[in-house]
Amino acid sequence: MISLEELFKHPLYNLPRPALQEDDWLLRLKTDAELILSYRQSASEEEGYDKTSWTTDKETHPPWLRFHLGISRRELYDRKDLNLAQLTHYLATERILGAVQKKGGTQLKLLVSFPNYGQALLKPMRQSRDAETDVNLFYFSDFERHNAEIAGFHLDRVLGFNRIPPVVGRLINVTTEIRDITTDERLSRTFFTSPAGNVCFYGQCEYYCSTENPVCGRPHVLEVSLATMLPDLSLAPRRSWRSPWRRSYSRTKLAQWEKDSAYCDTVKKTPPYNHGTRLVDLIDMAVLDFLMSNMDRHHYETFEEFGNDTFLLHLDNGRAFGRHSQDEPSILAPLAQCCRIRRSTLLRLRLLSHPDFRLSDVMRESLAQDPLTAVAPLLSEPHLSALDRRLATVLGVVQTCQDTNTDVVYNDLDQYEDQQLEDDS
Ligand SMILES: Nc1ncnc2c1ncn2[C@@H]1O[C@H](COP(=O)(O)OP(=O)(O)OP(=O)(O)O)[C@@H](O)[C@H]1O
Ligand SMILES: [Mn+2]
Repeated sequence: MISLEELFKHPLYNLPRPALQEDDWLLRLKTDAELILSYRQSASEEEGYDKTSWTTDKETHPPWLRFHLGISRRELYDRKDLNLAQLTHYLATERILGAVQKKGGTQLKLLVSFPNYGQALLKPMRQSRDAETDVNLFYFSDFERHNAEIAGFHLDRVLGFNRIPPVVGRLINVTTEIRDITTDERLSRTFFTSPAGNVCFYGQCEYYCSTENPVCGRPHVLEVSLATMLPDLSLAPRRSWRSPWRRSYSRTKLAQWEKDSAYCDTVKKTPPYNHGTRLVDLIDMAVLDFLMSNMDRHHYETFEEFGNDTFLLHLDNGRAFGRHSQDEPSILAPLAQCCRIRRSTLLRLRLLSHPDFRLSDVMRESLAQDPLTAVAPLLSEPHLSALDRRLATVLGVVQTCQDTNTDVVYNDLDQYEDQQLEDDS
C-alpha cells in the first residue's frame, strides 16, 4: 500500500529550492526582540495568561510562535517542519482560556485564546457531516462546515500548496469552555437550554445568528474546527484582493466572467495578473476550490510585506464540501478560460490521479491524523470519491486546452531535469 508518507517522498514534493533570503521571511524583518515585545504588549492587559514567557531562544518558543516565524514569501509553512505536529497537538489539547466572537465575516465564529498567548479561529459544527446542501439553496446561503475547514487544510497540503493555516478538529465543552469563561456579553447572552436538554448558543452576526439556527452541544459536547491564527495585522498587515472570478452573490445577476468568454484576455492585461505568477496562483486556487467545490472564494489575501511577489492565502474554506453528488464546473473558469497552469501543479495533479497515489486515498489517510476522525471520518466516502472524479475533470480541462492552445503550461520547473520530476508519473 502506498501511503501519504510515500507521496511526500516523491521528488515533486521535494524540489530543491533556492535558499530563502532575509527579506523572504515575514517576521525576520523585525528583530526577535521587537517581535516578542509586541506579542507581550498586545496581551499584557489580560488575566490568566502564563507568567513565564519565552525569550529570543527558539527552544522556548511556543508552537504558534514558531509557526509565525516560519512564514515566508513562498509558503505559509514548510511541510517537513516538525513544529507542525506540535502546533496541531497544541490546538487540539491546550487549555482554552478565553472565547469571544470574532468580528468580520458573516457567520458565527469565535476567537479562542490559550494561556501562552496562542489564538485560534473556531468554527462550530452546525449540521451533520453527511448533510448535502439543499439543491434549491444558493451558494451564498449555505452554512459553513467545520469539517470543510479541516479537510480544506489537508487538501491544500496534499496538493503541495501550503497556503492554508493549519486547522485541527476538537471536541469542546460549550458550557465550561465557552459559556463559563467568555468575557463577551453579546455571546453569553445567547446561551440557552434546548427542549432536548442540550446547551445551545447562537451569538450575534449577520447570518444564522438566531434561536432558529442554534449551535448545540450534546448535551455540552460540540465538534469544532480550530484554525491557527495568522500574526496580528499590526505586525503583519495583509492585503485583501477581490477575485476577478468572484460570483455575483445575487439570485439574478451574472458576473462579467460568466458572460464574456474572452474575459481572461482582459484579466491577463490587468495588474497584478499581467506580471509574475499571480495568474497561475489564482488558477491553483481555482483547482483547489473546484476539487472541494467551494464557490465562495470572493476574495483572497496576501501579506503586504511581500508585495506582489508571494503566495495567495487560501483563507475561509467553510463552504467547501457541501455536495458530493454534483460538481460545479464554473469554479474552474479561471483554468478553462485562461488555459494556463503551473507545471509543478499539473505534475502533482497527475501524480494524484495515479492509482498508487490516488487523491481520495491520500486524503483519507491525511484526515485520519485529525483527532475528530475518532468520532467519525471527516469526509464521507462519497466526498472522497468526488475528489477523484473532479481531479479527472481538471486534467480533462487541461488536456482540452492543450489540444487547441500552445503555452498552456507555465514552466516553473525549468531548472530541473525532467528525469528528476517524472520518475513515475
Ligand atoms: N487563520 C486566520 N488567521 C487570521 N485571520 C483569519 C484567519 N482566517 C480568517 N481570518 C480573517 O477573518 C475574516 C473572516 O473569516 P472567514 O472568512 O473565515 O469568515 P466568514 O464569516 O466566512 O467570512 P465571509 O462571510 O466574508 O466569507 C477573514 O476575512 C480573514 O481576514
Ligand atoms: Mn465565508
